[in-house]
Amino acid sequence: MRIEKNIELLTNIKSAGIILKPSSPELKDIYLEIKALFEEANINIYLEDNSANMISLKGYSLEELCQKVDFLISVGGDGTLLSVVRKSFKFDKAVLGINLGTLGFLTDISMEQLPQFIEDLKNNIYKIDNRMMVEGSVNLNKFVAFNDIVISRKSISSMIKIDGKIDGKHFNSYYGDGVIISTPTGSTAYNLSVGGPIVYPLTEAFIVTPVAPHSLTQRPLVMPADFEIEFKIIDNQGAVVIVDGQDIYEVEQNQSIKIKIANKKAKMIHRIQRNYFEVLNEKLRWGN
Ligand SMILES: NC(=O)c1ccc[n+]([C@@H]2O[C@H](COP(=O)([O-])OP(=O)(O)OC[C@H]3O[C@@H](n4cnc5c(N)ncnc54)[C@H](O)[C@@H]3O)[C@@H](O)[C@H]2O)c1
Ligand SMILES: Nc1ncnc2c1ncn2[C@@H]1O[C@H](COP(=O)(O)OP(=O)(O)OP(=O)(O)O)[C@@H](O)[C@H]1O
Repeated sequence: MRIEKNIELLTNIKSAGIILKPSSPELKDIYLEIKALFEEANINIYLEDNSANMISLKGYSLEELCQKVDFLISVGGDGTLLSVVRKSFKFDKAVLGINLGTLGFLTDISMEQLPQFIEDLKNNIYKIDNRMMVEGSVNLNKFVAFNDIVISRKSISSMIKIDGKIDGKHFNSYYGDGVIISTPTGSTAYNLSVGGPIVYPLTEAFIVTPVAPHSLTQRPLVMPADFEIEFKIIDNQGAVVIVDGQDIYEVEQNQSIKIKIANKKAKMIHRIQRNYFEVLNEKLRWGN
């Protein structure tokens, strides 16, 4: 039998912090329902301040929330979860995703499953995955990504040229719309849409996938997570760097984006029954 690594669970859970999908004031009733369900199980719920403002309640900054609670709950879709994981990463909190989104590939629990999940949580019947994150830097900006870092052309009318180096040595030049550097978690996102491989999320590797390459020979690459990768923008129009589809940085000609594995993992709380291949089948029609 395969032994699951990364099975350290939370101890003595007393509280959780909730972050709601932005621009969704209609989530107030669902928030109150979630809060009541957790509080019936003696788990206090606190709300993050942007979410609280949205539904006219009192909240705490993400930093205060992370100091106060045992774990975080993202209520929304994959985008909300990506943002919660990225912004809370430095505080080392495990994150549970309650899915109110359209696809909800990363978010595990539905509202129907929540009462049973809370009972299981109280009885230590759940799991925590430790997922690889990547760390990047552009000029003086440093960032982390849970899904991917995309280096893209600025103008849709022209191609971009990007040179790639591993540990300082040139390994490839990309001509086309850009390149995606994905984590295994992100392998089922943009990477999948442009023909990259699906990589089991507990793997440690970078997936480097060209977007619309103007070449017959370009292929996605899977590389060891201890490599340091650098991408230099050769094009005189510069480029944009997009982190998890949400944060954008501009890069000029001859500037580089440096990427390496982050020095710790993101912790995702899941139902004990969660099976990656069942999620692939259910959400992305894997094997159908
Ligand atoms: N053409 C594309 O497929 C394309 C283009 C741009 C960005 N993206 C992806 O969107 C991600 C951001 O997601 P979002 O929800 O904030 O934006 P979004 O609302 O634009 O959604 C993109 C879609 O990808 C899904 N998704 C996100 N992460 C996933 C993952 N790890 N595995 C499977 N599906 C996933 C989302 O549920 C949604 O259906 C980026 O990290 C990037 O990978 C995809
Ligand atoms: N904190 C955030 N900062 C910036 N954008 C965000 C943030 N949270 C969510 N978004 C964006 O808001 C949009 C909708 O959010 P979300 O992805 O959670 O819901 P959805 O699209 O209904 O669900 P799914 O992604 O599962 O299909 C997404 O494009 C997401 O990237």
